[in-house]
Amino acid sequence: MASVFGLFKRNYQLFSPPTVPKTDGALRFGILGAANIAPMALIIPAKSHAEVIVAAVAARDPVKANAYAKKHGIPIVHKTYDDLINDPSIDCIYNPLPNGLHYVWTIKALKAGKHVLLEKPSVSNSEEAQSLFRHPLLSQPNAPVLLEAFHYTFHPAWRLFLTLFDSKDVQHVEVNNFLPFTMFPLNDIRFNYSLSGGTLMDFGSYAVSSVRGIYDAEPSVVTSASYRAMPPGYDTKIDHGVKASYEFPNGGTADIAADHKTSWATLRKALAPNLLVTMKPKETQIAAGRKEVEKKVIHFTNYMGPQMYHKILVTVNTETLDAQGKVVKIEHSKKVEKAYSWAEKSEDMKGEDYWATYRYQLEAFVNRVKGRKGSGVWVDGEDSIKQMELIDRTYEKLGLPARPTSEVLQTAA
Ligand SMILES: NC(=O)C1=CN([C@@H]2O[C@H](COP(=O)(O)OP(=O)(O)OC[C@H]3O[C@@H](n4cnc5c(N)ncnc54)[C@H](OP(=O)(O)O)[C@@H]3O)[C@@H](O)[C@H]2O)C=CC1
Ligand SMILES: O=C1OC[C@@H](O)[C@H](O)[C@H]1O
Repeated sequence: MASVFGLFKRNYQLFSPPTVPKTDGALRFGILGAANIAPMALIIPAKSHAEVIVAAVAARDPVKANAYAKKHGIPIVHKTYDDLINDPSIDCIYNPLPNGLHYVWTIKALKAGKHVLLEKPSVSNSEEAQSLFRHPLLSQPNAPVLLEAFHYTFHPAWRLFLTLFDSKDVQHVEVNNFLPFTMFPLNDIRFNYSLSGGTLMDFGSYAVSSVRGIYDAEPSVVTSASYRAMPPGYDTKIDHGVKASYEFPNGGTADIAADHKTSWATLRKALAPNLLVTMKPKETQIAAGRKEVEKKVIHFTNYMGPQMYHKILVTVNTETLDAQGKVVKIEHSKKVEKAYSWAEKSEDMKGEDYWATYRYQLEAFVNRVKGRKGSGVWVDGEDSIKQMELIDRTYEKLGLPARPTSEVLQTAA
């Protein structure tokens, strides 16, 4: 009963968190575009953060910009993205533009001296990623902070999950990121090649990021990849559904799948993006030539949105074999792990059960800007480059072109 109450309370507070007064020196954020994701990823999380003020928004259509600002209580509306970026009262830019516009507007914001919280996937391809994350602006003294917003990785549930196994002993990973219904129309930015769309760039980017995180390594081989194209008449360079398999340097493998059009047959899987980690069998010699073989499997339900609900199920089967290799005993154990906030809270490790992945991410971003240690969780620029390199390699295996490089970078080259 208590856990049902906790579920409702947490999910209510996720969307209506307690609002706190802002401190002197709070960071003033500006949003590029009246984006659908911004309320979830920034505007709501900012309500419970004393050091974040959502101060401005810019949208291409002033009517839309004003309506958005009014709805979300944003005091300043700029006519253009450039005006927002050059507003001296703004400290940080949140960039939730379509993927294909991430590079150009992030570079502009960094040049204007703003810190940037950049939606995932960071940019269109590895060429842009190298140019952005290795930009000289980022290695200067007092360089602005730049973060690719892989929000799930900041949540305590993901950090707990990573402590449950040793990366080098992982044998196989399976990640399924499905949507139960066709939520996005076929003309959505997600399915537009010139805006660097594609399911691998969308849901698939979480799958790619999570397997890289689990192995703490880059795949040696993209073993196979396949995709379901868009219906006739739509962009032929877009993967509406995608599957890929990888092999990692420790010999382990991974299968990822992401789809924007899920059939009823996969609805059960679709209800919560699922992740399964199988560990290599672990042999331990015990007395009189006998040995124990431990087989461990970890199943993480809803790793992308753990704030709503999640379950990390650790199953261990231990077989005892005699000297002839005959199984003489089998033991099973099951343990469910969950973490909505840090096990031990402190000044550095702040969090509440209702904090979303985005709220933990915002905490880390502000800590970084303020030069504080915080939880230590971060997505490093080199990591973001490797992420885009693997996305490019996967598109190559799919027989599709990498997402297009911005003209501004092509011209500079
Ligand atoms: N972290 C997360 O959980 C999620 C992240 N995302 C990421 O956020 C980004 C935006 O996604 P989402 O909010 O769903 O997108 P939207 O469809 O809401 O588009 C975002 C904004 O892009 C602007 N835009 C600029 N140029 C164009 C153009 N040529 N065509 C269409 N829109 C344009 C629009 O701004 P204007 O208002 O000025 O017209 C729009 O408000 C993507 O990178 C996506 O991957 C998306 C969903 C979830
Ligand atoms: O980042 C994302 O997460 C949620 C999905 O609905 C969305 O397509 C994707 O961009």
